Amino acid sequence: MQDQTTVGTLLGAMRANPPLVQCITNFVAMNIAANVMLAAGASPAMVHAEEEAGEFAAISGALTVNIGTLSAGWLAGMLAAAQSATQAGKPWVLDPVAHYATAFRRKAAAQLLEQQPTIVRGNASEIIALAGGASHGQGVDSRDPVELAEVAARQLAERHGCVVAVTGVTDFVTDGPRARRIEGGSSLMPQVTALGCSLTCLVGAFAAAVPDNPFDATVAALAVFAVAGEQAGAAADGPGSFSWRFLDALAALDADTLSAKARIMTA
Ligand SMILES: Nc1ncnc2c1ncn2[C@@H]1O[C@H](COP(=O)(O)OP(=O)(O)OP(=O)(O)O)[C@@H](O)[C@H]1O
Ligand SMILES: Cc1ncsc1CCO
Ligand SMILES: [Mg+2]
Repeated sequence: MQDQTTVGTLLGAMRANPPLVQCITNFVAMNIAANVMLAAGASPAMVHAEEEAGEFAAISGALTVNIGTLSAGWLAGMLAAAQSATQAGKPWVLDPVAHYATAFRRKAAAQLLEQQPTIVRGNASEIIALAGGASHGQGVDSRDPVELAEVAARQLAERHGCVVAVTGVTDFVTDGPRARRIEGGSSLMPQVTALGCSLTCLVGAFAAAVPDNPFDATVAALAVFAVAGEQAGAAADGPGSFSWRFLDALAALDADTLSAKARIMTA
């Protein structure tokens, strides 16, 4: 019950003082991620250029970095922003999209991990591969169950001193010693592109609200998606109506409903 109460409290705290979050995300995700952030009550800014990304990270409450549509210039911006966030003591979140797919992405993910992310959020295939295991991911899509990524997630968290979130049917969050499972969401969520990328941005918003508690921040962001996703999924006819219903559900979700409906288990 402690976790249930906490997620509602954190949603209220995040909305009471909407955090500026610098989201370096991919071309596919930019619009939906910004709308998800606004619906949930955060203040997103999609700022990625090498010339300004580091400077912007220093004035943001948190940074999120997603390598979904990577190029050399973007990577330079990501590294500058990550370095700046770490130096300024701001939390930052890494989303290693399809990092196993090419040598360019593998190297980029390794360089970004060296910059000490506060939180890593990925699907099961991404987390398994990031810990050095054999994943079955296909491009940006996971082909592994979350349960198979739980050991990898704990290893990554211990190795890099960060929180790791694995998403899928039932989400898993760990900082090494502690872990939680979060149930909910909808089978329509993987049929709408970039919802994972949008979730990474929302994790950044909660981390900005409670920078000294990235574990609870991550659980709260995932619980928001789980409850809003379940509500939208119950009424949707397919991926199209799920998309707008999900934004409406995020905006309508209040702290008490989140606390009442979140299903969080100690793992
Ligand atoms: N089958 C499912 N049932 C319920 N919820 C799901 C399911 N699959 C994914 N989700 C939810 O969808 C959200 C995005 O997670 P997902 O693992 O699909 O991210 P992702 O693969 O990184 O997505 P993308 O790369 O398209 O942004 C999370 O809130 C997760 O809990
Ligand atoms: C479809 C797609 N391609 C690169 S990033 C992205 C969004 C989901 O990760
Ligand atoms: Mg993804």
